[in-house]
Amino acid sequence: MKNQSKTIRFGDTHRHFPVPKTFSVIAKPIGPKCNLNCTYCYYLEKENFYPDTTKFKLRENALEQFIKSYIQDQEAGHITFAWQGGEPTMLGVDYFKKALELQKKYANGKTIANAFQTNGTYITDEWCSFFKDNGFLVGISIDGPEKLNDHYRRTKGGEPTFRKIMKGIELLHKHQVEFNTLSVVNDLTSQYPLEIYRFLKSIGSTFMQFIPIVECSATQDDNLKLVTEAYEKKAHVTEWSVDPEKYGEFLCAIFDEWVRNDVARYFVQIFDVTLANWIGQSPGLCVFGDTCGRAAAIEHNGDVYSCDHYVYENYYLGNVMDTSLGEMLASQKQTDFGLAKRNSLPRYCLQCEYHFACHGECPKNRFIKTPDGQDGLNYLCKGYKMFFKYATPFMNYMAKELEKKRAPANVMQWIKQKESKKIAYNKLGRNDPCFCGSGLKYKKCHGK
Ligand SMILES: C[S@@+](CC[C@H](N)C(=O)[O-])C[C@H]1O[C@@H](n2cnc3c(N)ncnc32)[C@H](O)[C@@H]1O
Ligand code: SF4
Ligand code: SF4
Ligand code: SF4
Repeated sequence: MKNQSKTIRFGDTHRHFPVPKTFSVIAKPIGPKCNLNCTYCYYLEKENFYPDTTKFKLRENALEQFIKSYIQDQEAGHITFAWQGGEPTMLGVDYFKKALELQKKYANGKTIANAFQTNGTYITDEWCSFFKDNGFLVGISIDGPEKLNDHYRRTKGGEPTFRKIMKGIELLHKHQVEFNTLSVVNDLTSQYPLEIYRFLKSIGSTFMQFIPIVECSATQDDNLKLVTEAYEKKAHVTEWSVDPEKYGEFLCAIFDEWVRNDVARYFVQIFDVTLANWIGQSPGLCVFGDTCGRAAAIEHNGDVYSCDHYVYENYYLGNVMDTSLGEMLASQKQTDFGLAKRNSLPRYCLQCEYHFACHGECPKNRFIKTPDGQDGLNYLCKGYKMFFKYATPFMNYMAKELEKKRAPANVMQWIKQKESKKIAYNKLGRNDPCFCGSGLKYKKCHGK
């Protein structure tokens, strides 16, 4: 596909929006089907969209069309497939062997990688050999130690899942399969940041993603319980969603431990992404980017939607059997969806000192009012402000190190030096400026 450019109309301004050279489409070849019933899951109820479907599976001809279009429509020489669900292991290994054959058939000199997101409960030796042989990067969902994980992550029959997941992780280790972890931050887990962080390190996760749970539930009977902001007036935030300030405290606590001890040894996605924004690079994560629209989702029947979190009628882009992915991703509808992230920001965000790092986060979470009464502020705003403020001196330092082509991990040594000065301050009882460089007196800042 050529790097075309279209003039599009958005409000009363004309903008050039290039047809994306690269994009991602999360593949849900089993749709919302899953062996678990995690209380907070936003995907399970999508089954209600397909009342007549008994078998959820992207058929071979649609799978082939998806793979072909996904490879051919992108200019990039390296293509990553992201398999998700529902629970993709329920399709069996042979399904993914077929997918690999099709990837080879259409690769045409491009390199192909595969990421596979699973709840980990169905992992077997056979799966591990398959992952290892084909270089899959496996993402395991686990919310923390047993009690914290099992609170919401349960089977359809209400059984706990922790032990099954840990068996899966043991097998991954046995076969030396690379894996990362995805842990949600909800009303319960938000209270235990360090227990969770240390636990994840202990099970061998070197790359961690923490995803805040923010879901609204309709207050009246509806086909769907979880709703977008379009229904917000009828909806309330679910009890399992994370409190914004608790989310901020959660991030600060883990950041504090990480920045002192673990930089470059453990990767925490939100810290990496924040640093990228701090040095003006693309964050590589949509929620902290300027616009959306580069990450669509394909369902088990070939239907494509604007985003994994917007699988609603209004965000339907087409079916892969009729329209190419490139066309759908470059469509006016998707372009408008992408730009709306930037164009719908309230003044409060545009004037915010952390706008460059936050960009108002995900539009699905923008359903509260700003202090001056404007709609569209992100529900998590207070938490993000807390985190960005806390991280600022350390991000500034790491950004400077990068600018000088030195390792950001030097921040750990810098903190040690500052801390020893801090001890000296305490001993002398002096009212010095704070070691963190905030410009405040130590007693008013970190010395509180
Ligand atoms: C929908 S699941 C699908 C793949 C697989 N079944 C699994 O659990 O990893 C993908 C990820 O989304 C997370 N998730 C579920 N509900 C969520 C929600 N309401 N908000 C944010 N993430 C959520 C899950 O915990 C999981 O890590
Ligand atoms: S395992 Fe994944 S898809 Fe299944 S209910 Fe839990 S979060 Fe949802
Ligand atoms: S709506 Fe949210 S999840 Fe979807 S692309 Fe935009 S920022 Fe990402
Ligand atoms: S921190 Fe709050 S005000 Fe600032 S950009 Fe993010 S959501 Fe907007």
